[in-house]
Amino acid sequence: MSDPGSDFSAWIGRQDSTDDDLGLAAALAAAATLGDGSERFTGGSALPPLWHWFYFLPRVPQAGLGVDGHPQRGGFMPPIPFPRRMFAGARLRFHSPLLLGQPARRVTTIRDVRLKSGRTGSLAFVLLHHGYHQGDRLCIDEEQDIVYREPGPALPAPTVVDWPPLPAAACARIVTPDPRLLFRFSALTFNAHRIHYDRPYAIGEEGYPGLVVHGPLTAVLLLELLRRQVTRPVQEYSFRGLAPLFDLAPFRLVCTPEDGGYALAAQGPDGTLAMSARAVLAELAG
Ligand SMILES: C/C(=C\C(=O)SCCNC(=O)CCNC(=O)[C@H](O)C(C)(C)COP(=O)(O)OP(=O)(O)OC[C@H]1O[C@@H](n2cnc3c(N)ncnc32)[C@H](O)[C@@H]1OP(=O)(O)O)C(=O)O
Repeated sequence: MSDPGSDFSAWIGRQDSTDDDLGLAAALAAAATLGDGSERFTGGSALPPLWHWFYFLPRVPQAGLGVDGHPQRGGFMPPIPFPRRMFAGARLRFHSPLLLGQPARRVTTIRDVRLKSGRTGSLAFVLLHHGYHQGDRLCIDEEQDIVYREPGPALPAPTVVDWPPLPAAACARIVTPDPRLLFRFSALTFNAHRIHYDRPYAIGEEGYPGLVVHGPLTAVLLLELLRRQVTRPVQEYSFRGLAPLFDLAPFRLVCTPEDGGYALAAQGPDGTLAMSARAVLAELAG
């Protein structure tokens, strides 16, 4: 494994907090990006699961951005020297919905920094915990895996194949990840990571064959597919990004009921499993 040459233990336990008044504008913009925009929100509406990602945005000034467009490392995030950052996965528990138009706070803690050796090379994982609070309620517990990867060979563009037939009882959606969708998602999350909108950078500097689909976009589209079919609220959601998706060809989202929950998957145009996820719904009281 390449040695990133530093001990990052001093970063473990670091905390940061961000306040937000959960205004309506971001929810309406998200509804237009993720669906047909017909969903109505007013003050006091429950924020759909995962839509908290459109709030608590990073307020780093322009001068504080690194070359990749993320806040420079060595501030809150450890100064890991591997250049290629990816959102690798997350695990969430929804205790009670965040309500629009009411002040809320996100408290972020770095829980771990761990070096691993993967099939694609050396990986440095940062495990973040986010607690989302409104009044005296803990509304959402979330763990995120952020990975930093050493430089590596350029990835080829995927070869398009036919997807396998859907399992019985599954539902699916095909998504065309064009630059307009990626731009809107970057804007919703105030994420300046250049792999999502700057094609020469994504190809020339990070070795991808096209613009990279945000992991959180795939994760939220998967959960939207489920949310639009069920009435019970989502209680748990976890996902792992296994292979990147690009703006080069459509990908398929599949949602299949399974024991006690739902299995969700994003299948790349080449048939690879790009994201695997699982959701559990809350029991209704009474
Ligand atoms: C937003 C945002 C950025 C983005 O949205 S980037 C686009 C979304 N993310 C992706 O597309 C990631 C897709 N995944 C991959 O490319 C690969 O899975 C990854 C993360 C590069 C790892 O691949 P490897 O083949 O090198 O890894 P291995 O399968 O050999 O596993 C090695 C160890 O790492 C652990 N691990 C692997 N994947 C994950 C994961 N997704 N989450 C957590 N841990 C993972 C694996 O368990 C192995 O650990 P051991 O302890 O068993 O050694 C933004 O930047 O904000």
